[in-house]
Amino acid sequence: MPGGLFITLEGPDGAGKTTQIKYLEHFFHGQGMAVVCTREPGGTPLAEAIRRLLLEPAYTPIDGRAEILLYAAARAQHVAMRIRPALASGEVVLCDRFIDSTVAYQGYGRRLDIEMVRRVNEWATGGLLPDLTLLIDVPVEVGLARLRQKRDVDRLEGEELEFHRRVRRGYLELWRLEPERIRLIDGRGTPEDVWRRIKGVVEPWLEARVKGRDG
Ligand SMILES: Nc1ncnc2c1ncn2[C@@H]1O[C@H](COP(=O)(O)OP(=O)(O)OP(=O)(O)O)[C@@H](O)[C@H]1O
Ligand SMILES: Cc1cn([C@H]2C[C@H](O)[C@@H](COP(=O)(O)O)O2)c(=O)[nH]c1=O
Repeated sequence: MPGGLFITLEGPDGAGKTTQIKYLEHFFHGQGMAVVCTREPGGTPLAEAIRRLLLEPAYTPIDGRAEILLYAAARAQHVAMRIRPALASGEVVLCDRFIDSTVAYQGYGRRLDIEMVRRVNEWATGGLLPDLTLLIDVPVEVGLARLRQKRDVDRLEGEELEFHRRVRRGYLELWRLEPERIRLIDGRGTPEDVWRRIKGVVEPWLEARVKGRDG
């Protein structure tokens, strides 16, 4: 498929993005498509090193400007070295978090100026936008409880509940602003329930996309 497809997964911490990306990978393989699964912050050796700095609780507090620039640096490297080359080869890129995370967490969560956050994103990515974004929504208490059952929380997950609530409200606002690109998925229920909802969005979307390309 010329030009590839760029699909991102978004949502509050513990929404189930990493779980659902595996179902999506399997689905696209089943369609005979080459798939790259990646994540932000991360996806290249440098960006994974920045991820470790960002998520390490020992570095609390990090200044808001320093934080957004670290996310942006990781993203610039990831886009240039991994995402753009894969898309140019016609692959399907499935990315766990992307620009909407920065608007939700640094914009709404940290209350940085939203327009400035958008400009930083635009500069870091050279304007690359996802073709489709799946926003998996769960109440923040549900997501955080899922994570706390399994492991110690990282620096962002350890933020106060009100921070996570602002992030979730921010995501829902982004969905209202861009309902064509961003599709809202109810993340409650079993992983299989959530996958059925995602498949119900992705299958017709892919069909329309392929039809559009083939004329
Ligand atoms: N639908 C679900 N119901 C219950 N538990 C789930 C569900 N989906 C995922 N989980 C579990 O919740 C935890 C978090 O899931 P997962 O890592 O997929 O979420 P995430 O959105 O990627 O989290 P993070 O915000 O840390 O990236 C994992 O232990 C996972 O097994
Ligand atoms: C890309 C991006 C991420 N974050 C936050 C969101 C999460 O709390 C962590 C990433 O950890 P995960 O286990 O992969 O979800 O980082 C952010 O604040 N801003 C961003 O741009």
